[in-house]
Amino acid sequence: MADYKVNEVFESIQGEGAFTGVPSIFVRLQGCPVGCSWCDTKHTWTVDPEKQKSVEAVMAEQQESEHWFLLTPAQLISLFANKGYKAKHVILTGGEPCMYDLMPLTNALIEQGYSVQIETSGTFEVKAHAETWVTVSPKVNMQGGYEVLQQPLRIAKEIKHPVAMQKHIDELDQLLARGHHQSGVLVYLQPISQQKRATQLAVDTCIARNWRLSLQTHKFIGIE
Ligand SMILES: C[S@@+](CC[C@H](N)C(=O)[O-])C[C@H]1O[C@@H](n2cnc3c(N)ncnc32)[C@H](O)[C@@H]1O
Ligand SMILES: Nc1nc2[nH]cc(C(=O)O)c2c(=O)[nH]1
Ligand code: SF4
Ligand SMILES: [Mg+2]
Repeated sequence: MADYKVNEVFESIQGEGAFTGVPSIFVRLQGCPVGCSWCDTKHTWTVDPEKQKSVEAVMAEQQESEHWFLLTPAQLISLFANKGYKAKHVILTGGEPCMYDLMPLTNALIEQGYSVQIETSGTFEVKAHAETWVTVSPKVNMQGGYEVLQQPLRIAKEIKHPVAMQKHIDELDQLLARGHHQSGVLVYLQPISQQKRATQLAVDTCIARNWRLSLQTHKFIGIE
């Protein structure tokens, strides 16, 4: 049975993109090689064997850490029950969740009646149940040479582009010009780190292009 390296599991409200406001169970997987300088989850980048702990020990932690635990889909679903989670929407994020084969996990969750969303950079092939809502947050021209692949763009329901500068808009234009996305894909701009200038740029561009604005609303109200 497949198992997954999990950094944290928590219940909160989706703060970003098309599902903003939806009560959700977040499953944050450990590991990401992409290296965005402004990443808000750098503690998930490395998978250090010495940082493996028990599920109980990690779930008891109150702060972000590089600790992780191993779980199978069945164990994860029983963890949701043990925790008494009520949300029926599960968000697989990270780290980069698509470094993992998410087929067994998304199959198990959908079979249990959950809707499932993946937050991905688009730099790995997405292996997931066909009903999964895929949100691609493109990471263009990354230093390590990571590029957005055709396959994630082709199945994405939502493109949520982090922006701070005009060059980020230009990169999104180039990506959309490739035409690998679905015609009805929702396009969101998400200001990087709530910076004032980034937010103004995102607002102005959304109005000019008829794109949507995604604010990381959880950060404004201080929830996870
Ligand atoms: C932490 S990433 C994890 C999932 C995946 N690696 C990805 O990049 O989509 C989750 C979301 O947060 C966004 N994000 C990360 N750091 C951010 C920041 N400082 N400001 C705005 N958005 C950020 C990413 O672009 C992505 O949409
Ligand atoms: N509330 C809340 N919404 C989120 N949407 C995407 C998140 C992520 O880190 O992937 C995230 C997160 O960390 N918290
Ligand atoms: S791809 Fe996602 S998790 Fe990885 S560094 Fe970039 S924002 Fe962070
Ligand atoms: Mg986050």
